[in-house]
Amino acid sequence: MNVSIVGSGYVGTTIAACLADLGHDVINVEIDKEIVDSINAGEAPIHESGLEERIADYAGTNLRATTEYDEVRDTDVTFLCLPTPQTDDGSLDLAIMRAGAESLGRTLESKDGDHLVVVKSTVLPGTTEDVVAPILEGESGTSIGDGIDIAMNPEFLRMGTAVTDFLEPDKIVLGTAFDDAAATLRELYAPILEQENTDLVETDIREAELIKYANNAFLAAKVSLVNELGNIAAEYDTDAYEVLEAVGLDDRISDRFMRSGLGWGGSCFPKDVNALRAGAREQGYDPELLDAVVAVNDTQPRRLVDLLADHFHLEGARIAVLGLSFKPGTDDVRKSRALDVIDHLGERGATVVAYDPVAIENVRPDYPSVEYAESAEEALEGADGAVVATDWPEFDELSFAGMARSVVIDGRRIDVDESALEVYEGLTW
Ligand SMILES: NC(=O)C1=CN([C@@H]2O[C@H](COP(=O)(O)OP(=O)(O)OC[C@H]3O[C@@H](n4cnc5c(N)ncnc54)[C@H](O)[C@@H]3O)[C@@H](O)[C@H]2O)C=CC1
Ligand SMILES: O=C(O)[C@H]1O[C@H](OP(=O)(O)OP(=O)(O)OC[C@H]2O[C@@H](n3ccc(=O)[nH]c3=O)[C@H](O)[C@@H]2O)[C@H](O)[C@@H](O)[C@@H]1O
Repeated sequence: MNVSIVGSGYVGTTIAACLADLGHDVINVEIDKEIVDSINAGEAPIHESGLEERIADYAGTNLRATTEYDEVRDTDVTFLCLPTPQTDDGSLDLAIMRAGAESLGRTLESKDGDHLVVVKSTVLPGTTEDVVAPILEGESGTSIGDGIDIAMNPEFLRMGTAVTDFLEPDKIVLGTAFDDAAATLRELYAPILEQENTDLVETDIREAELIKYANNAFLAAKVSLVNELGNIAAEYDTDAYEVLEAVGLDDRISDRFMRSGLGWGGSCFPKDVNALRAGAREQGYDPELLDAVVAVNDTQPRRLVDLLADHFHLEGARIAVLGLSFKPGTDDVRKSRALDVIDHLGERGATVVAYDPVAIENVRPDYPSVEYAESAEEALEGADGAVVATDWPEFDELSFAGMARSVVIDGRRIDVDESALEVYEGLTW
């Protein structure tokens, strides 16, 4: 199938490379020329396991990128993978979606034959039919259902494991209004749907939109609950990890997303929970539980810095921050809890020396006063204290040698030999 993908960020690039891997002819339409050049040169514009080799394999054959929307006309299906950020008040900001839909609609005005537009971005119920569809109709002069069809297909991949999550998902959700669109998408995803562990959910567009928010709200709430239980466990001087491991044996609860600590960050949970809260309020519902989910998450970085401050004055202290990305396996630092930790340390007058295996360059421009080290060992050298902010596997078994005082506060439960340390404390255990 000929597929175009508008927006080539974390999702758009990943699904383009994966759809090429499934044998489709794929073109990425992206306004950032550097990303376009990178894909066409066979190089991944982001750090994501399994992406580099796929882009290298398919670039120039069945995977291409362009800044020109015109090339969409040569395809049958377009996925909109544009950002859906939050506004200052936390609500869903659709400005980029609107602009993308306008450009796409104008392009489709001169297309011969039918075209399917699939909203992949995370959007609140009603957005696809009440915002995107009218723009497409207005700009193209073509009616939905009569030349242009529309569908909503939310994405559940995680960063760091994006390629395998996309190729081996638990479920594929197809929100459609017309049978043809569902059939086209079933055909597109056929090799994935044939897998035993992938369920197909076919539903209406509004339900598909809400499934995505409900999924993320559930997971964020689970981690916040786990963090609240972890905070309580620490007060009782008990180990939350032992407690929650036992709780997770109940298969109604499951052992996944049970890691307590610094809390959830990233480009999606924070903005999606906020958009759902704002959307609910707009609908006249007060989402008290979701408010609490965010409040618990917001307290964890400060609690971690408080633990450090129990051992010495932070004013003038040299603190190593290990890990900057919002989770291991990615260079994405959007809403990373590590940045909140750095902010709290800075407010209390500490000098921060940070290390991350891949994310430093994404932090440096916004944090010029932080010192950056080329290894964890270099960051720890001469430090008065250390904070583990991201659970990169390379931090396991770290010796923490060379510190002025080996005071280590762990926000992520890495594997540490505590016996060699002056102080080792976990945030929630
Ligand atoms: N990052 C993730 O792990 C996941 C993200 N999502 C959702 O997918 C959507 C996209 O997210 P990301 O890929 O993370 O965003 P991103 O910010 O990484 O990438 C978006 C890309 O769109 C490009 N762009 C902006 N305006 C454009 C336009 N008018 N025409 C063409 N390209 C344009 C940007 O230059 C950027 O490269 C969001 O709604 C997000 O919530 C859903 C599941 C997972
Ligand atoms: O909508 C999205 O963009 C994506 O959001 C999350 O994926 P992602 O943000 O990439 O990463 P997660 O693995 O979910 O981690 C999110 C945050 O929760 C934290 N977390 C996760 C699990 C856990 O047990 N404990 C915990 O603190 C992580 O450290 C990280 O900061 C969802 O897991 C994906 O299904 C979804 O597609």
